[in-house]
Amino acid sequence: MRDVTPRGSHYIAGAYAEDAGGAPIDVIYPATGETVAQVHAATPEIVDKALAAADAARRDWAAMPGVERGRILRRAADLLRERNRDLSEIETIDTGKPLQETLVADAASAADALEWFGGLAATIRGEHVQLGGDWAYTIREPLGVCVGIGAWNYPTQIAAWKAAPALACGNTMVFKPSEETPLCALKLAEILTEAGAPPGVFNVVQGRGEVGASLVTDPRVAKVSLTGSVPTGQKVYAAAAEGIRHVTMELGGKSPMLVFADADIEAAVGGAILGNFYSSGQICSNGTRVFVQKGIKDRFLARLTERLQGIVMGDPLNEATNFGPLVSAAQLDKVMGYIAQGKAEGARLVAGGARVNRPGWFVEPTVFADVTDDMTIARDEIFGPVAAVLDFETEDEALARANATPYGLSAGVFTRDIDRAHRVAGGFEAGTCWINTYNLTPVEVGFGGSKLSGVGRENGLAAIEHFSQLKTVYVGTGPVDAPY
Ligand SMILES: NC(=O)c1ccc[n+]([C@@H]2O[C@H](COP(=O)([O-])OP(=O)(O)OC[C@H]3O[C@@H](n4cnc5c(N)ncnc54)[C@H](O)[C@@H]3O)[C@@H](O)[C@H]2O)c1
Repeated sequence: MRDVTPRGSHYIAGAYAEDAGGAPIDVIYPATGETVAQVHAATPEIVDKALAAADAARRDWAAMPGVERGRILRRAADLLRERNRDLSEIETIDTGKPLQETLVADAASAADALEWFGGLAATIRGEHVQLGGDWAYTIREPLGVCVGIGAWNYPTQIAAWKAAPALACGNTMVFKPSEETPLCALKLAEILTEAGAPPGVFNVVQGRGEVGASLVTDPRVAKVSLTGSVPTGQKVYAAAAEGIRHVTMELGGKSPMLVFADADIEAAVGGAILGNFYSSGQICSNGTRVFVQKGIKDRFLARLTERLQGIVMGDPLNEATNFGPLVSAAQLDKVMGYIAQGKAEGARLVAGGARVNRPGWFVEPTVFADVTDDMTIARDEIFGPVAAVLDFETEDEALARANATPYGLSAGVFTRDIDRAHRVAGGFEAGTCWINTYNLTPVEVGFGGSKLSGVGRENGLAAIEHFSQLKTVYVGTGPVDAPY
């Protein structure tokens, strides 16, 4: 395997940085369990240097015309595309996701974000409001130093989905990747420097939760954008509240997918595959509660299990592989625990259900049928390749049950009835909904959750609002009419 050891654990002020005093973090290739590199967690000195660099850079970066900031971001997008294969291989080694996926979904998605927000940077503006003879105008200003904290499932994409709108608005950023996947954000930082981003505009520090926590409460920080689980989100949101910091919370989910009897079954099965087994099920928006209307259940299950035969499990670096391992031994144990619980609580196993007998953290794509709403596998986010298929009879019943969850990240509906499609989408309590497709998240439209799944939005014009604030300037033109 190629050497993926980075030139330093951290990236600060336009260069790699190291402090060997930080706790070691092994980078493990999930397909074999072997350690392929090591980085060090940031010490308090490293955290301070990164925040100081971001703080020192923020005024000049904010003062740079949007068109120039945008040009740098678009240049970074081009570099990401030019180096897609190299970056995809690193992403595969970091996460275990098949190269077949990373070649199209990671650096490519990051490039889309940098290109789109780069194009938008010159258009960020306020408004003029005439008030009789007086007037007011508004200025959309950056927030300052933003902290990004990432999960391990899409390390390049998560870093770029935060950096692109943040930098387009004139903020600077300190990003902490997940301790499971430290490599990819460093490459993004390198590329931003090469594209012309001044030192300190985008910095990366490594570490576990405590490093993240120390960033969130630093007085220099104006905003925190986290992608992670609900329990972590609750802690980070509470810690950010102390300083009234802005937040974006991209958290977990247990999203429903409703398949009506009039649906195109082939499309619905495709949606269920994308929404349960792509990235071995490690996707926040997955539709892991698949509600199938009475009458088509057997056909649906038969076709789903048949199409799962098309899975090619193997070395993720082999482009023929389309199903990889879970990210870590801990995630494997968690997923196997849920599979055992599904069996114990009486769900009917119709596919998979076992750890694969090979090195690394592979779990078979697993489908449970006859799942009921109260079962643990229908309530908890599993974050692995486990689909729970539930039966339903009527639209009202399905919608009520789909919404009966504290989460609200995503939802999908498959039907050929156009009225029902929009009625159901309107009734979903979720931030992102799909009609007759699943898990598509283009940069042009906002993405994020409601209820426990989060606040704020990434992507789309919405992200600009979450990385900027409005200043209102009132201009008086007449005498000042005071009462005394
Ligand atoms: N909504 C989305 O866009 C989205 C996308 C991907 C993943 N996720 C969610 O992420 C979760 C899986 O990722 P994970 O296991 O890495 O999540 P996690 O919550 O364990 O960790 C997320 C990040 O937070 C950091 N962290 C942990 N404790 C912290 C603290 N007290 N203060 C600051 N930072 C802290 C971690 O080091 C890591 O970088 C799932 O729940 C998944 O649904 C959500």
